[in-house]
Amino acid sequence: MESPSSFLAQILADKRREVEGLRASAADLAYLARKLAEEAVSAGAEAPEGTFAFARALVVSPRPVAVIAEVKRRSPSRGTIREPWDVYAVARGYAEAQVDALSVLAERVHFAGDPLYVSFFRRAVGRPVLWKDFVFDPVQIDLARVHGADAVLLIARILDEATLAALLEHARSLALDALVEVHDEFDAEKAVRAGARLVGINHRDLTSFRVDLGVSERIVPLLSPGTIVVAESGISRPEDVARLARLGVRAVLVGEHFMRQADVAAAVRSLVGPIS
Ligand SMILES: O=P(O)(O)OC[C@@H](O)[C@@H](O)c1c[nH]c2ccccc12
Repeated sequence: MESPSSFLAQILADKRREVEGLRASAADLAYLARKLAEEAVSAGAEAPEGTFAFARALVVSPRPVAVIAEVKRRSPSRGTIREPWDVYAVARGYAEAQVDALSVLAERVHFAGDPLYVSFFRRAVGRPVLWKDFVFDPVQIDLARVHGADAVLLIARILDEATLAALLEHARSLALDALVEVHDEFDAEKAVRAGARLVGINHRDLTSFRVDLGVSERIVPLLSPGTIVVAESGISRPEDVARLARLGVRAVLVGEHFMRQADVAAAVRSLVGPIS
């Protein structure tokens, strides 16, 4: 296992190399992403509030708290999470449980994710998909769009405010939602100032790996009214979901708890209930 403090730096160093490798395709990616966005917009993709399909799925969910089910094979903090890697069965289970949306790891080296899983899960489950990666360059958002993602994750901790605002605008211009991930007061302030509509509160500290659901209690009151709030990481009990619901959280994002169970559909239903 990698040491927690170096893991973020290592991931970012690897990502920077990967992004350099994308430069050769950058013109094609930008062109295709723009064309796909034009198609989406003429099909009525944008809601009056300036959000798109991913955010809307959370808002209109018939569940008291919507569920974003994650596809994550391994992680730096937990090692291998699901073995055997029955990716088709996972898709069938999430479809059967009618999850509201998906979060799919696109990061290959540290999470054993793959951009291919994004397009596969989009089709197989038929729900909006969040592109889970470490994004700091617009070309990565173009790539997410071309792979069929509905939303991208933007981690406040690794972005300065101007970059965060520019990436938010780039996502919006491609008819994609952006989930801005925050972990502390500084991140929350950055997200608010950049005008984030959709904010994910990560209970896990990305440098120490410590998980604390109390982070949501501290951060929710700092967000602008009308923010769609997602609680992320370390959620495994119906009591956790009830506690987060009382704070006004609109959705929970759950990875490991679902990924560790053979029957992911049953795992979803016992955490957040069936759709009635
Ligand atoms: O597996 P968990 O504890 O339910 O957590 C899911 C999700 O929040 C976590 O995978 C995550 C949150 N932010 C991230 C950023 C990158 C990679 C992964 C993540």
